[in-house]
Amino acid sequence: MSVSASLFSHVSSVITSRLAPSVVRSQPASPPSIPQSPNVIPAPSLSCALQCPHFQSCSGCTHEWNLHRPVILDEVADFFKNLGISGFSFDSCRLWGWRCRAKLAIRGSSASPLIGLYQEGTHNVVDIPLCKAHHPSINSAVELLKQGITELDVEPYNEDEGTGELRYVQMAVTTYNTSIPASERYRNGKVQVSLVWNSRNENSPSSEKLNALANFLWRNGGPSSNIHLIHSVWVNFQTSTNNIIFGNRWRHLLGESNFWEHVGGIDISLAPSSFGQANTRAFDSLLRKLQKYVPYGASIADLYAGAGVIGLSLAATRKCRSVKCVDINKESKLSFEKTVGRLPKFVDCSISWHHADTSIGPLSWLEGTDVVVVDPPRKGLDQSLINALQTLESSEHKAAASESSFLKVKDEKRPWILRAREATVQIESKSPSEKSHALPQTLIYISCGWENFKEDCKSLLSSKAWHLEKAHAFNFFPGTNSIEILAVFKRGPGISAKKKKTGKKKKKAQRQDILARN
Ligand SMILES: C[S@@+](CC[C@H](N)C(=O)[O-])C[C@H]1O[C@@H](n2cnc3c(N)ncnc32)[C@H](O)[C@@H]1O
Repeated sequence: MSVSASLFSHVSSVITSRLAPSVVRSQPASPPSIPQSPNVIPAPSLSCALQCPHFQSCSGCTHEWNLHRPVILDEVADFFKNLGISGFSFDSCRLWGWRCRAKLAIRGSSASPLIGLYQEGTHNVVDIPLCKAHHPSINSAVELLKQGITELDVEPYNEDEGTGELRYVQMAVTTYNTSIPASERYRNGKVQVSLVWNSRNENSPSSEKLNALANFLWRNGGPSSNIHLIHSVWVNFQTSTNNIIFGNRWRHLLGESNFWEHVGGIDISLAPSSFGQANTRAFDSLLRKLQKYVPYGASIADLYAGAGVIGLSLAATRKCRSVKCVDINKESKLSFEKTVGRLPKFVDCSISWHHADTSIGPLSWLEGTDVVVVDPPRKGLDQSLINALQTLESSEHKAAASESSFLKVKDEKRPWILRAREATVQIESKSPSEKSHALPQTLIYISCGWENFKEDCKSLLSSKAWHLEKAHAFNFFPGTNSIEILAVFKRGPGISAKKKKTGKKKKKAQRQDILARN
């Protein structure tokens, strides 16, 4: 998949429906546990109801009641129960105001702008000023943007004609502010506003209006205003007539160019162009759970890594020996580098980020690692990666027979792949370490697409190359029927399969015994 294609698939799904990957944690009065019986339908309770005036007209939320317990949870719990998984847990996370990243379409007129999501199955934008999923700072920034559009006569985009100036806005909230008590940080989140402007670059005739709009936001929402809501203003230039939200040209206009957040025990940098989880709090919960499954000193491959947040969080909290991150979106590189620059001094780890397609020659990413973490888009794992994971054992034998055979093949016959594999960013550990050709014993699968996860999980288990050890779910998208899964697989067929084998052997022996006696 090309970089723009991957951007498109993510971005368009967010705009038309918000069942996209992201995470948040918020606690209702008492966190719900695993559903008891699928037949028991709890009475709708206002304490966990969406209560949003835009429900039904807006495509973002599909479920109004029981936000703490998405309907799909029953199926998820049953699936893992049938696989004999004990200790499955569900974290209901933050139920309202959880979305810290939103991409919104801008239509209508300058006198009456509409900023929101498309109505289901249409390209009619629904204005959602009181959205209950948005972090409250996003709604305030949208309100301010509308004022600016009207006051400065900015023309919203007209999709049919390809005319107008302002097409979309991305609002990303940072809750990183060490100058206020931790308990107040989330509430006081500041917004990085990225305006998607319908021109090729900053030299177009409409640039004056763009700058006037950015200045308006800064004057009325920046640090010298009464509300201090805006963290920074960016522009993305996009003139394409297709549905792709962002073009390739980004410019920082005002405020801090660096956007920091604190998740998984580390400070992370996120550029507006790189992938970022929408539900910051839920993502933090997931990372903290994930860390427990990674042994200290492990070597990690973080595939579908984005800006490497998962891998770098493990480097710091699990004192990893090495972490290599792989992502197809080159825009994430800069954020990765900045995050590395802020890792605690004690981190002594060989760290690399690779701009590459995981699906091409996936085995070489697995080589030399103890733990592989995968966090693919909703469509799930690439088939070539599933194949590589299913056949690790035979690869191991081959590698033992001729030292790192696949590396040799790659060197000799497929130099173009080798080039893609050279680290785009490489930070060496201070302690010398021997290159290992081991293959991973643990696979940690993070999924935002339940249906595709199920298929991938069945494929991995049917090969007997892996067994499932633990599973947890997180309410990353309250108000929808989406769920985020954290599944931990271990190499080999597992105890239950072995038990079955032993059981079969026993039966065979009993049969032979009976035959002998007769
Ligand atoms: C759900 S995001 C996860 C990002 C990251 N793990 C995080 O939590 O911030 C999926 C990522 O997969 C990347 N991606 C999609 N297809 C890919 C491929 N074939 N090879 C490598 N990366 C890919 C996307 O660019 C995106 O960053």
